[in-house]
Order: sequence, then C-alpha cells, then structure tokens
Amino acid sequence: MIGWMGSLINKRWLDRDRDKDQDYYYYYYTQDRIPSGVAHRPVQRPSALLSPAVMFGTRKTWDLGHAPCLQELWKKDVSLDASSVDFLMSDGEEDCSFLSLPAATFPQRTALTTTDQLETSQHNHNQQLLIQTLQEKVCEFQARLRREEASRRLQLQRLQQSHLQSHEQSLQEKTNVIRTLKEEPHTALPNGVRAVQRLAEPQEQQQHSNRLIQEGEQLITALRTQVGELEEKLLDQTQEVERLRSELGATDLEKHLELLVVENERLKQELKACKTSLLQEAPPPACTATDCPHSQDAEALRGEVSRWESQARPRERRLAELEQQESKCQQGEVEQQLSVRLRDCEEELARQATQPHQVKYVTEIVEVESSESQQAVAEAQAKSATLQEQLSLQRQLLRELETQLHESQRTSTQLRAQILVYEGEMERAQGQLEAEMQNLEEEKNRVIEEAFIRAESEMKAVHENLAGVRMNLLTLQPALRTLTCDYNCLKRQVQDFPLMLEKAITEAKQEICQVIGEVSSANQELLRKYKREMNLRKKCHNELVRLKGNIRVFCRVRPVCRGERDSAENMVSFDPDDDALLYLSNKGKLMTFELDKVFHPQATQEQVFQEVQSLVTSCIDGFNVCIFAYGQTGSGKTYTMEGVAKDPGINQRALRLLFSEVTEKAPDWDFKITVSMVEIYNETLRNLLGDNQGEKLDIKMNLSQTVGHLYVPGLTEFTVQSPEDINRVFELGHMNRATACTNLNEHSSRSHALLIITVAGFNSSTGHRTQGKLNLVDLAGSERIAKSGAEGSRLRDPELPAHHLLSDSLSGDSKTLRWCSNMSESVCSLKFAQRVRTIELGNATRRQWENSSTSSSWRLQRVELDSPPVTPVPLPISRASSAGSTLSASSKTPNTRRRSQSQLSTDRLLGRASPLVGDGGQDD
Ligand SMILES: Nc1ncnc2c1ncn2[C@@H]1O[C@H](COP(=O)(O)OP(=O)(O)OP(=O)(O)O)[C@@H](O)[C@H]1O
Repeated sequence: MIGWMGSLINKRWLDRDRDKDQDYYYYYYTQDRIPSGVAHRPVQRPSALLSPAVMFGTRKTWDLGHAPCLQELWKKDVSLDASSVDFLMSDGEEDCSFLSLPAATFPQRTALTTTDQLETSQHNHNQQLLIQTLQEKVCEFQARLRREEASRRLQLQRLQQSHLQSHEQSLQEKTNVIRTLKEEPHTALPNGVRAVQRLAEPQEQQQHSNRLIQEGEQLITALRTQVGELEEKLLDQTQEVERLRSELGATDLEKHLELLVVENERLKQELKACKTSLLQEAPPPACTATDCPHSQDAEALRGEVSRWESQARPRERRLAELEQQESKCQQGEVEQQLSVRLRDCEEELARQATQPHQVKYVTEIVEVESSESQQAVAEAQAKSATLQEQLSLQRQLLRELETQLHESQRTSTQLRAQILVYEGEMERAQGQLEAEMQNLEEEKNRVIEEAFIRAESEMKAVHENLAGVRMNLLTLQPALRTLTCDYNCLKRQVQDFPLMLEKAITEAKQEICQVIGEVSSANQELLRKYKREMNLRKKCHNELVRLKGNIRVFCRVRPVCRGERDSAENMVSFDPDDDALLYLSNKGKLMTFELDKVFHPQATQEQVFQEVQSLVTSCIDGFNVCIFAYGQTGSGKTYTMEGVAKDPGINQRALRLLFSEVTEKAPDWDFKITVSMVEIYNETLRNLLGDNQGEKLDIKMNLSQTVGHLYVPGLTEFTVQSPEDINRVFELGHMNRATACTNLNEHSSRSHALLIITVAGFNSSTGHRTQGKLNLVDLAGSERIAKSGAEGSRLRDPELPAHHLLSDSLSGDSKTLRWCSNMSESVCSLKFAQRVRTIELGNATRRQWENSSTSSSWRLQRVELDSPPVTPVPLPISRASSAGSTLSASSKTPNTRRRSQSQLSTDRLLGRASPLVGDGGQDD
C-alpha cells in the first residue's frame, strides 16, 4: 500500500480577483490546517508564477517564459491554434518564433463581445483553469507519490535490517550455546548430570558431546533455512508492494491525465471550428435578444457543452473508480468509508459540473481529504504491517524456544537413563575393587612372611662372616706391628736425610773442586802444549816457505788495452796444465819461462792476494817480508800494489788482514802496527807522511840492532788501529806525492814507492815479544831503470836508497816476493825474474828479541847480470829443465838451487853493482 507521509496544506479555491493589470488567484488555508507561523491571509501569486514549468509524466515542459500566459490568452482570445497547443506540449527546445501569434488569430475581436460569447468564453476559461488545476494536483500527487515511495522503501529496509538483526542475534545465542556445549558440555547441564558425566567413560562423554554438536548444527541449519524462507517472503511482499504501486501508481493517472488533456484539446478545436462556422454563416448584424440566431447558437452550444460534460462524466467516474481501486488496496473500514466518501465527492463533482466554481471547490476538498485519508491509511497499514511482522517474529521465536525446551527435556531424559546405567556400573565396579583389595592384602602378608624368613637366613650368614673377620684380625696384628716398626725406622731415616744430604754435598763439592783443579792443571798443560804446537806449526810453515824459496816470483799478465794490440810475434800464452809456465812468442821464437805462479789477465785482486797472504801473516810472527812489484811502465805495478778505490790492491788488503789476525790474537797478544810511506826519486828519500816534504832523509844503520838493521831518522810512523786509519794514511801519502810533481804518471814511473809496515807484538802471558816488518814496494818502471845510464846522472841508480832500505827484508831472515808484470816487450823482465827466482836469501828467521842477537847479518854481493840472455828451450819442456838462464844449471832442484845460490847477495837481486853501505863497514 502506498501511504502519504508528511503534512499537507489544505488550500481552497475561493475566488479569483482580477486586477486591471494582473490576474490573482486567492488561496485560503483551511482554518484547522494552517501551519504555525503562516498568516491567515490570501496568498497573492502573479499569473506568471501560477504557471510554472510543470513536469508531466511524459516529460513535456510548458515553457511559459517564452509564451504569453494562458490567462492572457484566454483574456484576449482563447482561440489557440494547433501550433500553439503543440508548442505548449513541446519540450521547450523548439523554435519559439511562432509565439507571436498571428494577427489572423484575432480577426474578429469585436465580434466576440456579445454575452453568449462571453459566457462561452468564460466557460471555456473555467474549464481550462480546472484542467490546469487538475494538472497541478496531478503533479503534486506524483511528487508526493515519489516521496512516499522513497520513505516506504527506507522503512522497508529498516524492517528488513531489524528482522535480520533479530535473526542474527538469535543465531548468535544458539551458536554460543553450542560452542559452550562443545567446550565444556557438562557445564551446560545440571549438577547431577555433570556428576554422572564425571563418572562416565571418556568415550561415552565424547559421543554425547558429538551428539550435542550435531544437534546444534542441525538447529543452526534449520534456523538458516527459516531465515531464507523469511527472506523469500520478504521479497514476495516487496514484489507485491511494487505491483500494487504500479497498479495504483502515477503511470495510470498520468495516462488518464494525458487523455484528459487530449480530450480538452479536441474540445477546444471543435469549439474553435464552431465559432468559425458561426462567423462565416451569420455575419454580425444588429440583432435582438429574442430572434437572434446567436442565441440559438448559444443554446446549441450550451447543449453541446452539456453533451461534452455528460461525456466527461464517465471519465470522472473512471477517475473515481481508479480512486476506488486505490482504496481497495487498503484495508479496514476507514478505507471503505473514505472510498465511499470519495465516490460521493466524485458524484458531487459530476453533479456540479455545470457550476464550474462549485465543482472545482468540491473537487479540491475531496482531493485534499482523500490525500489525508490515504496518508492515514498508509500509515496505519505500515504500522499494521510492522506489528504483524513483529508478531510473526515473536511467534517464530516462541516456537524456537519451545523447540529448544523440548530438546532439553529430551536430553535430560536421556541423561537420567544414563545416570541409572552408570550407577549400576559403579556398584559392580566397587564389588570388583573390594575383591581385589582382599586379594592384595593376602598377597602382602605372604610376601612379608617370606622376606622375614630370608632376612633371618642372611643375618645368620653375616654373623658367620663376622666371626671369620675377627679371626683374620687377630692374625693380622703381628704384621701390623712389623709394619709399624718399619714405618718408624723410615721416619728416622727421613729425619736424618738432610744431614746426610749436606754431608754428601760437601764431599761432592770437594771432589768437584779437586777435579776442577786437576782439569785446570791439565788445561794449562794443554795450553802449553798448544802453544808449543803452534810454534811448531809456524816453524813448519816457515820451513815450508823456505823450502819453496825465500824469493818467490809471480807473474801477472795485465789485460791488453785497445791501443796495445801486439803483433803476433809477441803473443803470450799459458800452459793449461801448469800455472807456473808462461810462453812468449817473440819474433817467431817461442820462449818458455818458469816462475812460481803465473796469473792470467782475468785474475782478480783477491786471487792475487790469496797467494801472498801467508807471507803477510808471517810478519805477525816476527818475520821481515818484502813484496815488490817490478816491470815496465804501464805493466800494472801500481794497480797490483795499491789498486783502485773499488778494488784495492795488496797494500790495503795486507793491512786489513793484519788487523783481523791481531784481533784474533788479542786475548794473549798485544800488537802495535805502525805505517810509514817513503818515496825514492832521484836518489832522494822523501817522507810522504811528514809535514815537511822538502826535507831529505838519510838511511842509518842501527848499531844497537834492537829495532832493525837500518832505519831512517825522522821518518814519520803512524800507528794505525783500524782500516779507517789506513785509508787516512794512504790519502795523506798520495796527496803529498801528488803535490810534489807536475805529472803524476811520469813521476810515478820514475820513482819508487815504499810502504813500510811494522808489527810489534807482546804476549802478556808468556812475555814473548815479536817484531816483523812488511815492505810493500812499487818500483819505478824497469825501462827507466835500464835507461837511467843514458839519461843522465839523476836517473842513475834510482833504486839505490830503496836497496839500502829494503836490505833487512832482502836479508837472510826475510821473505821476498817479486811481482813481474810483463807485456809484449818484457822478455828481459821475464828473464830477470827467472834469474831472481833462483836467488836464495838464506834461512828466514823470526826476529825475536831474545834471539835477535843471533840473527845473521845481511851481506850484499855484486852479481853480474849483464850476461847474455839464455836461449829459451822450445816447448814442451819439463819444469825441472825449464830455466833458460845461465843460472838454470844451478837450479835444477830446489836443494841444489839453494846450495848453489846460497851465497848470492841482494845485489844480484837488484841486478846492479853499487857501492854499499854495510853494516859496521862490512862489505864484500
Ligand atoms: N790486472 C789489471 N787489470 C786491469 N787493469 C790493469 C791491470 N793492470 C794494470 N792495469 C791498468 O793499466 C794501467 C797502467 O797500470 P799501472 O799504472 O799500474 O802501471 P805501472 O806499472 O804502475 O806504471 P808506472 O811504471 O808508470 O807506474 C792502469 O790504468 C791500470 O789501471
């Protein structure tokens, strides 16, 4: 059913007042429905406002904003043509040019001024107003219908929601009950039932719980089914409401309204046609009121109007029927009364159709009252429906509760039956338990009796063992006494042990001291023997050196320089099997020379020094040693003796070796090493380490013979203690030598350079003293010596001072080494060297203070070396017969050589006869 919601304002059509300029419609509110705040006064509405754009069900729009208002049209001329009506029914979007009504529409304006015309016009006008009013009401009815429909839908939704909520709440309660039963089934049951359940078997409890759960689930399913059914019913009701609404809704009313509008238009056209025909058929002459054809026409028109009204009557009845159909949808006596009243009103409306004002008034009242009634009916129906729904819900809930009650009663009955069953089982179980208790009591007594018997027998066995132990204890007592005695004895020994230990330590110490003394004395003896052996070793070493020859001659061949490419005639070759042989090819003749050792050009300074270091160390033992280099200028004498800074020669290496040797002997020996440097140039000795380089030195014989045979008064001696001191001495000597000459090379080739090293030792443990001298001589060029006689007196005998100075190193108690560096033009030098090799200086003796007085005096002998050179023996030759000099015959073997040469003097060595300054005037 459709119910009207909200308050309506009753308005009554009272009168229409016409102003000269503007039409007014007066509406009066009914006295009993005037809302508060609204004044009881007529409402003036301008005619333009009276015709708003009305929305029909067909969506047609009256766009009166562009057209003359209807009232104005009726006032001027109601003869609307078809185009005007179409416009009024148009949607307002069409062209409005036709709105300016053509002048032909009002051609006979003055002809309508008669009374009939006025009445007809008034009638049509009223009819039009009625239709318009009906249209407005229809619009209002439609708007209300829509609002009511929206409100009804909202209410219906609320009802559905409340219905669903109530059902959901009921479902939730049942679900909670079921969950409670699932979680703790016995809590939902009476105390008696719970007690029985505690006694029941777990399996039965589980079954009962499952059964309850199943029942609850079934209940839930049933409730859900009911909810579904209710929802279906609700849907049916909704559809029914929709259907009723469609039957009674705005659609039919709108259709009916459209029909009425069309009919109205048709009537207007017929009226217009009638007017036109009247105007054409009867021109307006002056007529009387009685016989005027217009009055007849008027009568005819009235009849026509009445006919139309009679035709409108069924339509109004149809309207009433529609209202009745609407009312039929309502229930109750109120509806019937309202329908009856509505019908009466319709009839009254039909009856007063000839009186438009009254008809309109009554219709208005009826419609208003009908709306109010319909609204009341709708509200009542809605409340009734709500109450019915609530009643049905309550009834349904009641039925559900009754169903649950029945279920609970049935469950209670079942549980009581189970209680009876469980009680019977409990009685039976109690009987069984008592019987088992009796059996256990008997078993316990029996076991206790058996344990007692077994304990008695075990006790007897223990007693027997105890007696045996006592017997053993009696026998062990003597052994215990023995052990106690032993213990006491050991204890006394332990107490005496420190004294015994101290005594033993004292004795051991004495023995150790005695052994140490013996070892010390043995060590002393061993030391003495060691020293003796050392002396013996030195003697053997010296003897070996002596056997090798006091004068040993080495030959070192310098590498050939680029500008010294010799011709093939002077080629030097070496023997691969004997390092003592040297071959020299001179003018197609091959000469062989035998020396003590031949060094290849590739021999290093270190290899050369290794051959002479034994001589150097013998200086520490008190021997005088002389090493001199002989050869022509540029043959490498200075290189061999002094060397270069990066690769020092014999001089520096000898001093370094002496330092290392004396350092090794340091604990027992105290050595002092002194160095002097002398240059002999033009028969003059120059002190290279002195401050005054212009001072000339002399060689004197030491008569006391405590230091040496010869000495140079005023010769500077530096005591060196480290290799750094040696470097400083050499630098000073070189500097002094260089400052005294303009051409160092020329000066070097014409002068002799002597490095005199004196080693004095003192053995603090033995009191022995030793003194040795090492003379390292770099002689002048041999060709200079050979040419000295031809070049004047200044170069004559340039080696004379050196001869004197080296006399002690060339005497019988000295060791001499000669270097002969030769090149292509050194055949003479080699021959000389070979002859020198045959010279024997006599037995070398160590110069010691205790036997220095017994040292043999040195003698100088003139040796004639100007004998012609010996023709070399062609290769191959044996070493024993290799010597090609005139002296070779006497040097077949070392022994014979020494014997035959034992009387040769150093003059032969030097190859020059010279006046000698002898020791004590000795002169041979
Ligand atoms: N064994 C060698 N290895 C390399 N170079 C050497 C060797 N011997 C000599 N020389 C070089 O030959 C040149 C001449 O040598 P050195 O000056 O020693 O001859 P010298 O016989 O002393 O001459 P002088 O009689 O004029 O003093 C030097 O440049 C030297 O470096």
